Amino acid sequence: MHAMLKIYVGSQNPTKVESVKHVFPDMEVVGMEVESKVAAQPFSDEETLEGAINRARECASQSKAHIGVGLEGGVMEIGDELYLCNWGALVDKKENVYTASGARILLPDEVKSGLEKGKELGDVMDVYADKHEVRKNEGAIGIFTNGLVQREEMFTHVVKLLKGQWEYDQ
Ligand SMILES: O=P(O)(O)OP(=O)(O)OP(=O)(O)OC[C@H]1O[C@@H](n2cnc3c(O)ncnc32)[C@H](O)[C@@H]1O
Ligand SMILES: [Mg+2]
Repeated sequence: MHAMLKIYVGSQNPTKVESVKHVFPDMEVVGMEVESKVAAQPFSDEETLEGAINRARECASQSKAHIGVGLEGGVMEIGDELYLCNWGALVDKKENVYTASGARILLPDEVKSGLEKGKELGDVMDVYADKHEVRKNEGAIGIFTNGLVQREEMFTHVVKLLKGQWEYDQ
């Protein structure tokens, strides 16, 4: 039965699409560009979660989609420190919404001040690490964990949390 299910992922970022493929190996997984309807750089858990849910809802509303998954990266403040945060949402055909968050790590002051000037984390990371398209590869989390936890692996964990909660309800 699951083999017939199709999953739309609300992004073309390979770290997001591949993580969903990894967790749902028997399903057809399609990445599509959708609106997060939040800032390109979300600045709180609430805003990041909202972006993930908006992406998932838009995907689930596609006529042939059986499941929509939204994954959103952002930052959130604890005191005057800034943490990388990530949220995911899964919306099924019955419009049930499942949510889960990913690992958090502290971002250095240099990155924090770049974001406070209105830059996106992805762009700040490319300059900081002197690399191209960090956001589509190891991610900020990969850079700051010395490659031990990469962005796709982090999203894979989030998608497992989503899938498990959804399966529990079936
Ligand atoms: O195409 P989409 O799906 O939008 O993928 P994205 O890489 O822009 O990812 P998000 O919109 O979810 O992330 C919001 C911002 O935070 C950045 N970001 C989040 N997590 C990151 C990470 O681990 N490494 C690099 N950039 C990250 C990202 O580049 C954006 O500027
Ligand atoms: Mg984005």
